[in-house]
Amino acid sequence: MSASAAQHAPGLARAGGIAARARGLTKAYGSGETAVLALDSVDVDIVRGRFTAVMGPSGSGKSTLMHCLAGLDTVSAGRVWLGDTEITGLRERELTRLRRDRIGFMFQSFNLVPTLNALENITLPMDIAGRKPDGEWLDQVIDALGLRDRLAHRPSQLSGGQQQRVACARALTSRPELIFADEPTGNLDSRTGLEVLGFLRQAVDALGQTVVMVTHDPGAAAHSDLVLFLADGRIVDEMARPTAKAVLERMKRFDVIRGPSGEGRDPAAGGG
Ligand SMILES: Nc1ncnc2c1ncn2[C@@H]1O[C@H](COP(=O)(O)OP(=O)(O)OP(=O)(O)O)[C@@H](O)[C@H]1O
Repeated sequence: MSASAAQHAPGLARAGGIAARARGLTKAYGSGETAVLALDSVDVDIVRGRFTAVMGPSGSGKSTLMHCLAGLDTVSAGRVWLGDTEITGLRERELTRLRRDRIGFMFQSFNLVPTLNALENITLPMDIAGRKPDGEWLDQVIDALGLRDRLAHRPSQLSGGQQQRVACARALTSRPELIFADEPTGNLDSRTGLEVLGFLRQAVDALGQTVVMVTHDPGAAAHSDLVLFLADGRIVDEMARPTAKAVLERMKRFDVIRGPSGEGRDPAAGGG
């Protein structure tokens, strides 16, 4: 049975405080002998107004978990809720609307439209939805992200960090219930990455947003409130108030388990 963030931290899982929830979430790719169990009966509660990081070795199921929680991918078994809405079983059209109206996305590759300027990119999801952004909020987001003097620029006229800030603003503009960020700093130098992490942190602390971020970087995870560790499609551990050092130490234990011999021997562990 997989570990559950809710079980580990029952105090966090108070009614109304959960932005997304999964129970028995299982995802298999392929079938027969070539089948891959990307997620193996995962139970997880994503607490509202918190910054949650998802870490784990390559192939442990981080992106799959994010995609299933965000309704970007179907599940093989189990149930997923966004707030009180069960998304497993929704039709594609309903899912599309739910993603558009209630979820914000940030990707490693920014995913900006090259022919639109920064402001047009920021408001695009709401334009598509036929909704008008709250002007005051939009101003607040633009200023918080330092994009005021870049609004008329196209993505090609912006640095990588500025592009990711535009993607961050785009994710924030509709005040989504949940922002999913998949390696948002993966394409940025460390200083710019730090800046983007600071903005995500600020979105949670000052603006009350809920953020789930997949990352390989212990330094990035250290900006979160809670790190969930995945291994082989299961949540195997979690860490509240993480530091980069503690996360790195925890990640090293995966390397030991997955060492070349695959026997899980840790020379530093003595008899333990
Ligand atoms: N479309 C797919 N078809 C087949 N197998 C897939 C597919 N997507 C993911 N997988 C497999 O599912 C497992 C989990 O993949 P996932 O991308 O979720 O891992 P990850 O932890 O995000 O990895 P990484 O850190 O390398 O991005 C892996 O074994 C992967 O090969």
